[in-house]
Amino acid sequence: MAFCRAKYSIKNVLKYHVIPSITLLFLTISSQSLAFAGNPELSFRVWNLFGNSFSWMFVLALISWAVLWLHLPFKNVKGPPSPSGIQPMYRTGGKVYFCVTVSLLLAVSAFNPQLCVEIYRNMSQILGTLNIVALSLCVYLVTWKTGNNAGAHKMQNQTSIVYEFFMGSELHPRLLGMDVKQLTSPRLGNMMWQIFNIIFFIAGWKLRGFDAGHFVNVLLQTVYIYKAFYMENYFFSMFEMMEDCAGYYLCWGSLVWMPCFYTFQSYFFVHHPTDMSTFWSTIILAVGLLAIYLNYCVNAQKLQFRNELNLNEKLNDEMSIKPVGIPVKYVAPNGELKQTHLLISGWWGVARKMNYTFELVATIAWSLPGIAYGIWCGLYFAFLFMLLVYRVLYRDEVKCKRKYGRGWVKYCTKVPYRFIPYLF
Ligand SMILES: NC(=O)C1=CN([C@@H]2O[C@H](COP(=O)(O)OP(=O)(O)OC[C@H]3O[C@@H](n4cnc5c(N)ncnc54)[C@H](OP(=O)(O)O)[C@@H]3O)[C@@H](O)[C@H]2O)C=CC1
Ligand SMILES: CC(C)CCC[C@@H](C)[C@H]1CC[C@H]2C3=CC=C4C[C@@H](O)CC[C@]4(C)[C@H]3CC[C@]12C
Repeated sequence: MAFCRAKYSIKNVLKYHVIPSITLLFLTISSQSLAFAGNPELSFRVWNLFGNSFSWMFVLALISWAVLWLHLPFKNVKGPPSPSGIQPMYRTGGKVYFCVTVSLLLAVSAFNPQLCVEIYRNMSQILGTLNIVALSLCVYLVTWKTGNNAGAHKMQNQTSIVYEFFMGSELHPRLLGMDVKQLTSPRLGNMMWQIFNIIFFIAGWKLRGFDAGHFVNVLLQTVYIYKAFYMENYFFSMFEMMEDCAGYYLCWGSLVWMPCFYTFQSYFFVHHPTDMSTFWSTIILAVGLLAIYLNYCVNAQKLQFRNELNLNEKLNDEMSIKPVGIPVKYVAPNGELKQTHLLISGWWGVARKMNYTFELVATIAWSLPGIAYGIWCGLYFAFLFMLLVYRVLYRDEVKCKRKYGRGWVKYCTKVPYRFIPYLF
């Protein structure tokens, strides 16, 4: 009786039943609505939800291409151990995959730009197809556990099937020899973000002529996405890869939300030209490139710092390289008490999340060409802002406090601000 009361307390019912169900419905419906919001020439047809032969061929070709690249003989690397101690295997080669795919797309579009227009006009059906593929994958993951997770972390609170569907039930499921999270997120999600942006730009050019504002919007995102492929190893150490299970949030998010929401501005500009002058486009381009570069520098500083620490550990010589960080202790997944450092120099001494600050500035830069159309092109910034603030307050800081304890508190007193010194 007491167990039942705890299980069905208001908080649990909200957390495990109501919120995931509403979010699921809201996001899935929004993903379709965005296609109509961006292109007023489209009209809603129920059968679009099931796709058409064009959309199925296109989506299956994209998936097969990504699968092929995860089977080419690139090096396998072990990801960092997640809190449960598992070290998943990932396939490298992201940089080459990005360059070959983008070059191929540009070559095909140069010969047949009409193809981009066709893809643009079939976006509603393509999203219908992606929704079916993504939802089927999530059903598969929640019902037929892949079982390749010996000892892996499983959902602790299996209180609701909706919650498990939403958050996933296995940490590192594998399918046809691939890590499901690597396939769906960096390989398909990031790549669709990139190629849809280019496709919409070419479609806009073909239909309405060259648009400098649209060009800058796509160019900045291309540089940003390339950076993500260039720093592939960084991705393996992120929350999503280390701590989140493969479910609707991550897999549907990458397979549907990224191609429809992350690309929305480029999609929107096909029908809503920016009319931005070359002068302003150049200024925005310069600011955006600087912000992306600085975001890269912040991430690279941490990566280099951690590499130096690892090297020191391997050489067993504390004095070989002197990192400017404060020492902190934590318990490794195998129970061993370890020591590491938290960086307090460079950007990491200015504020704790300068990488997020520059990411947001870059986002503002590539959204600016759409400013004349009101809120539409600001949606991505608003979403990212909420995602990053939530991430810092409720995920990253909670994780770091749990992991480093008093060491983390000491670090926070030395570097008290998160995004902007003296402000937040
Ligand atoms: N476009 C998008 O949708 C999104 C993009 N991003 C981008 O992805 C990139 C990675 O983001 P994310 O992984 O969230 O965050 P970070 O790269 O900031 O990584 C956070 C982790 O770094 C470690 N850390 C924190 N402070 C220090 C320090 N002072 N010295 C050394 N290590 C430290 C901690 O992990 P530990 O100590 O355990 O290693 C912490 O959990 C960013 O550039 C971000 O802007 C992020 C989210 C969404
Ligand atoms: C269901 C949705 C409302 C939520 C979407 C969930 C995920 C698709 C996204 C959550 C975090 C996102 C990312 C984090 C960090 C990244 C590094 C950056 O360099 C490239 C983008 C990304 C991989 C980004 C991709 C989407 C998420 C995984």
